[in-house]
Amino acid sequence: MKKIEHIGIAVKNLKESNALFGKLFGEPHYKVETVESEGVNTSFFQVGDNKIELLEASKDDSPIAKFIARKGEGIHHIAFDVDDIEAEIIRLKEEGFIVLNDRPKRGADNKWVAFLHPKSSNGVLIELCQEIKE
Ligand SMILES: C[C@@H](C(=O)O)C(=O)SCCNC(=O)CCNC(=O)[C@H](O)C(C)(C)COP(=O)(O)OP(=O)(O)OC[C@H]1O[C@@H](n2cnc3c(N)ncnc32)[C@H](O)[C@@H]1OP(=O)(O)O
Ligand SMILES: [Co+2]
Repeated sequence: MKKIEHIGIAVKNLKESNALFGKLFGEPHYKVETVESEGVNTSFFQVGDNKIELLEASKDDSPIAKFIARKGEGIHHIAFDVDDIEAEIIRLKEEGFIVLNDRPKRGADNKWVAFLHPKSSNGVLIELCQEIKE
């Protein structure tokens, strides 16, 4: 794994949180993107070398709606940049991690993504990201 690609934060209201985090970072979000397959509306902030993703549920059975109902708003996942997501999925499965999607799926901000179940990584939801090159 190369570096943290982004940290995902679950929020109830994207518009309000965009304003709040814009004040925090002193710079507004650079994009908003809906990923319907994941049931999320997202926004992204660039903070120096780092990226923060805010996530709002776009439908009732969204993972974000479930998470907020259980735990409230807060850090939802940590995403890591990888060069070869398919090889990483195989490697991590061999290491005993529970990979939630065997085949990479399309995420936000031009990435292939895959998730590891938090119960196999000490309660932390891990996302793998590889840039889509077309
Ligand atoms: C678009 C994008 C991008 O960056 O490109 C994104 O990030 S999309 C981000 C949104 N998409 C995703 O998160 C996709 C991957 N996530 C999922 O498939 C799901 O959310 C699961 C992680 C499998 C959890 O689903 P669900 O809550 O239905 O499962 P479950 O009822 O079996 O819950 C199992 C346990 O996991 C815990 N749990 C759930 N979500 C968690 C999270 N984010 N971090 C830590 N723990 C979490 C629950 O509290 C529960 O703990 P206890 O058993 O101890 O009570
Ligand atoms: Co993410």
